[in-house]
Amino acid sequence: MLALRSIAAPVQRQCWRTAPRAAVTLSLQNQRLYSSQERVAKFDGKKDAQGRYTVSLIEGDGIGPEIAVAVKDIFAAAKTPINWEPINVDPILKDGKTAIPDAAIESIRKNKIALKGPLATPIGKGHVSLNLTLRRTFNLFANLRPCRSVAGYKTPYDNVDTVLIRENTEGEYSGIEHVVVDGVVQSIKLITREASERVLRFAFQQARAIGRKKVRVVHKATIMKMSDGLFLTVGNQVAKEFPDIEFDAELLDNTCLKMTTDPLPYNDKVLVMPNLYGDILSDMCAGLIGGLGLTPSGNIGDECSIFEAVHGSAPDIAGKGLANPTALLLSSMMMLRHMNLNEYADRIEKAAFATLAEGKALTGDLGGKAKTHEYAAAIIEKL
Ligand SMILES: NC(=O)C1=CN([C@@H]2O[C@H](COP(=O)(O)OP(=O)(O)OC[C@H]3O[C@@H](n4cnc5c(N)ncnc54)[C@H](O)[C@@H]3O)[C@@H](O)[C@H]2O)C=CC1
Ligand SMILES: O=C(O)CCC(=O)C(=O)O
Ligand SMILES: [Mg+2]
Repeated sequence: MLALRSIAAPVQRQCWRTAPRAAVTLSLQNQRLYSSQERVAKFDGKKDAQGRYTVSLIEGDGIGPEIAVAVKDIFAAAKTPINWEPINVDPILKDGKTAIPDAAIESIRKNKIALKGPLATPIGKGHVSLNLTLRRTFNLFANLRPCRSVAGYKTPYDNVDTVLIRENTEGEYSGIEHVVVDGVVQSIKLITREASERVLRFAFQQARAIGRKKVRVVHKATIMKMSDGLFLTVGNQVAKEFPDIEFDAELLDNTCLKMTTDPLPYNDKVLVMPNLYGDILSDMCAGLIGGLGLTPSGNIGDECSIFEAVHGSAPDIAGKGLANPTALLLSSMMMLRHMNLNEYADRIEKAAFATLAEGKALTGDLGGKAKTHEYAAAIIEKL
């Protein structure tokens, strides 16, 4: 099975990765990035007799183990009350379909929370994405992907602060594909009222929780009149439950143009969209602030949640100690706040942002020379 875990071709890195450092543009208060107010779904995991929680840990492929070590070292140094339970998600076949091993499912069901490194998906043939399988297995219906500028790291855009929510269980990623006749294939984009309603309601709740006054659906209902049309219609209906929040909609291509021209008008909004659009736009947002090494995410469900970086397994830099662990670290901050362990998240986050702002121990993607473990050590020193 492992042989199926082949990897994608490397992707060009951001062209301004060696951009000169600039004065800190954001206040420290703004740097308290992923606030506890973003905790909309409830976590009801149980502490042990020592007051510690157990978190299922999927280290993942490629750079996964390197960035996971950095996070574990930082958590240990901050005396975070977490026991890690490593789990193996190498795919198995159940009734002819890709599935997660039972032991891994039991671990996440029991702990109700997991931190996950990137999992590689073979291109074309091979097993179904394990990332998507995990999201579907646990009904993690909303993928919350915030993206904020990092103080001291200069990009063409200052003070970016976007919040993107992606429908996480269906849409273009439903995985329903078949050959009609030789040379003709069909891929079905499945949109249901039920899944649309729950992610749209989550978007409005999230907007309220973080004090944003606007929810915007990003869509292509001009072309996909029925599928995106349903998503948009449900958005209009759910909006009526939230009279304090403004609701509008924007075509995806226009959103891409406007965000890359000037992202600041998006700072007062929560964007919500079908699966594929959220996947693409979240990488694009990462590009606005310094790349995939910096952007976290949470896959949120009613029963459990899995936190992971936006990025993938980065095969081009894997095993070389070059990976930036910030994205996974910030995902673990979202996780701690989801668990109401805010004081640990605040402390670690403060140390991480101070290290980034100081700029002495940056990884290569941010124009520095530090290895993954050297950057982690610099954060630990600041704890
Ligand atoms: N949620 C997940 O587990 C995801 C998994 N993947 C999988 O990852 C594999 C590789 O996909 P790619 O398209 O290459 O995307 P990728 O996100 O792995 O890499 C894209 C580019 O960003 C750089 N990069 C990514 N994370 C970085 C980090 N932490 N520090 C420094 N640089 C970083 C990489 O070196 C590469 O140049 C594929 O098999 C894909 O299916 C892709 C995206 C998300
Ligand atoms: O599952 C995969 O291979 C990619 C998933 C992805 O790109 C994402 O979740 O952002
Ligand atoms: Mg992606």
